[in-house]
Amino acid sequence: MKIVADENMPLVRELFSPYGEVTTCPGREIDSQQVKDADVLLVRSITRVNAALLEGSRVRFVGSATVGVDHVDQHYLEGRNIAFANAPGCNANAVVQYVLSALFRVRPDWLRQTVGIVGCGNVGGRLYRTLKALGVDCRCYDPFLTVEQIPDKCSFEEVLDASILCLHTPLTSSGPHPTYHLFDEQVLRRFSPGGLLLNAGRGAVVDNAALLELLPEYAWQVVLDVWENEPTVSLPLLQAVNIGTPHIAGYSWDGKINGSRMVRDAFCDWLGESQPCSSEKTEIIDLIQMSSLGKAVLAVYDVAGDDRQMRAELLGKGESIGMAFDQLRKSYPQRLEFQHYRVRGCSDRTLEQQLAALGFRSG
Ligand SMILES: NC(=O)c1ccc[n+]([C@@H]2O[C@H](COP(=O)([O-])OP(=O)(O)OC[C@H]3O[C@@H](n4cnc5c(N)ncnc54)[C@H](O)[C@@H]3O)[C@@H](O)[C@H]2O)c1
Ligand SMILES: O=C(O)[C@H](O)[C@H](O)COP(=O)(O)O
Repeated sequence: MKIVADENMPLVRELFSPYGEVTTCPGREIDSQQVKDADVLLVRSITRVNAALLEGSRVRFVGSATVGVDHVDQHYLEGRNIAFANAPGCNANAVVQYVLSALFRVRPDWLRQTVGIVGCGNVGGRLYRTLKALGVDCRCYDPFLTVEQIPDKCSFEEVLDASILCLHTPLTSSGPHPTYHLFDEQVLRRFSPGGLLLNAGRGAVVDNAALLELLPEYAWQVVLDVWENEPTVSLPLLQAVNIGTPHIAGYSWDGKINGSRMVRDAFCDWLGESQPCSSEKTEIIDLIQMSSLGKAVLAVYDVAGDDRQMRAELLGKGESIGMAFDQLRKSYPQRLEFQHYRVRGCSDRTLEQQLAALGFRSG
């Protein structure tokens, strides 16, 4: 069996070589020539999977080690009887931890403010439950969920009243509630001046040109992990935001590995074989002298480092912005999630409980 895979899918050789011959290449270079005699195609979000790529190939299974599926024409795959699997929820912890780091970095007193969450699935729902455990006032907009699923469900108008807005929707352009430019000029104008807007869903959920134009007037704080027209992001917008990162919110090591494993497991199901179990030991790192929640979060993951690196690599790059953006993602360092950290010697009971709510170990 011939398996063609994006080289940025960690452990792909280890996980898939028991089933066939694995060839890897950069995701943006996967073309119809490379896949024409492949049986299996494994991608991440930067490879467009559609008729142009697959027509005439013998591909029977497509796996995407991602949550988002806006790069995949699932309708085409169904029509050609090509099996498809993605990795729902694989990186939800990573994105929640990114959001916490960004909030502590940009607005240290955020725990006392109202956080609006738009899109309450794996990421938004986990963020909601984490914030509730910390006692934060939340309101949630997700037209596809019930109040039983999300007790703080509210209308779109109400979510726009929050002082902090976190966007975690997929990118959709059809259906009853499409998200493409959901935050267009009119909607952005309804968001409180001075509010904090964070987008870690998909870039085009926010009209980036309108955001850039309105920013001086509304003095929002802005955190963007995702951008319109990635990898060619707007440099004026990067300069205007408080935190800008190259679509790495979900790039914890755990999140990326989960993505690869979930696709391997779905592939085994499709083959009718049992899923191999993994017996990996969790690496534990000790943290000491953590006097506050913000200190512990930023000690483990400080989003400001990713922001600095993005500015250093992209600003002044001219035509090679896209290459620099892709390179930052490709060479992203290993980032371990909070569950790998044990906080020692914490004498404050409330802080200890809050740390536990975020997934830190105690001991
Ligand atoms: N920045 C990153 O690294 C990163 C990582 C993971 C996911 N993502 C993106 O974030 C999105 C959400 O991830 P997830 O794991 O929570 O996905 P999910 O499918 O579990 O949840 C998405 C939620 O959005 C809701 N939704 C859909 N349309 C909506 C609308 N118009 N308004 C409000 N809510 C709406 C859905 O009902 C669902 O509950 C993904 O689709 C992906 O595009 C980005
Ligand atoms: O959809 C997802 O899972 C995330 O956006 C993910 O982090 C995308 O990463 P990529 O596939 O672009 O490497």
